[in-house]
Amino acid sequence: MTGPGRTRVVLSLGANLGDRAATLRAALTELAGDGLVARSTLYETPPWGPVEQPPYLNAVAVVVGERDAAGWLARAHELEDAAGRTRDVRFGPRTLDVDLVTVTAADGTPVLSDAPELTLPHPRAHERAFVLVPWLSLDPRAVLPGHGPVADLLAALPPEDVAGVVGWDHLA
Ligand SMILES: Nc1ncnc2c1ncn2[C@@H]1O[C@H](COP(=O)(O)OP(=O)(O)OP(=O)(O)O)[C@@H](O)[C@H]1O
Ligand SMILES: Nc1nc2c(c(=O)[nH]1)N=C(CO)CN2
Repeated sequence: MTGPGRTRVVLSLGANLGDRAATLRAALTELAGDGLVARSTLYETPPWGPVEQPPYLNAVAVVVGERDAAGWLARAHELEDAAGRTRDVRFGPRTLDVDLVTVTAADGTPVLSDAPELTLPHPRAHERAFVLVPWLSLDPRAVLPGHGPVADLLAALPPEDVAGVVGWDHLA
């Protein structure tokens, strides 16, 4: 049997409970061991969605390694568990959220999935400034499969959504 080969995953990381920056930095340090090839700086972002909750810190990471999409999801859940994540309110506050934005197979094609346990590309990434701004910052030519260039997706979002995503590291 051959494995999946070297696949590439774009991860969105978010935290809005506890020491948000420490949690994100610990997760990014962990990902260095998985083949981290690029990461954004940290951004402070207003909470997206229906739940009233504190602001998030968000980041995007790109990792290349020998896992299939399910393997990357399992790794994301491990990182969430290590941060003491409990699973309760949908879209609600959390110590760490790690979402798979898109996975590229070893042959360069995007992995597509409609399964509820792993939908790829992530079904809400294209409308989330907290994903698109950090992603564009580390890859100006980034493309979200099925939706197009990240730069174009950002240009189509309400300007106030984009302006709400503020570089955070220099404030730390
Ligand atoms: N692309 C994906 N990345 C991460 N999880 C996914 C993805 N597609 C489906 N899921 C599933 O969604 C489940 C719920 O994830 P989670 O609790 O993080 O949702 P949420 O963060 O509230 O919403 P969102 O996914 O919109 O950020 C996960 O257990 C996972 O199986
Ligand atoms: N700004 C921001 N808002 C969110 C985030 C997130 O990571 N950043 N994650 C959520 C979980 O579903 C819900 N809302």
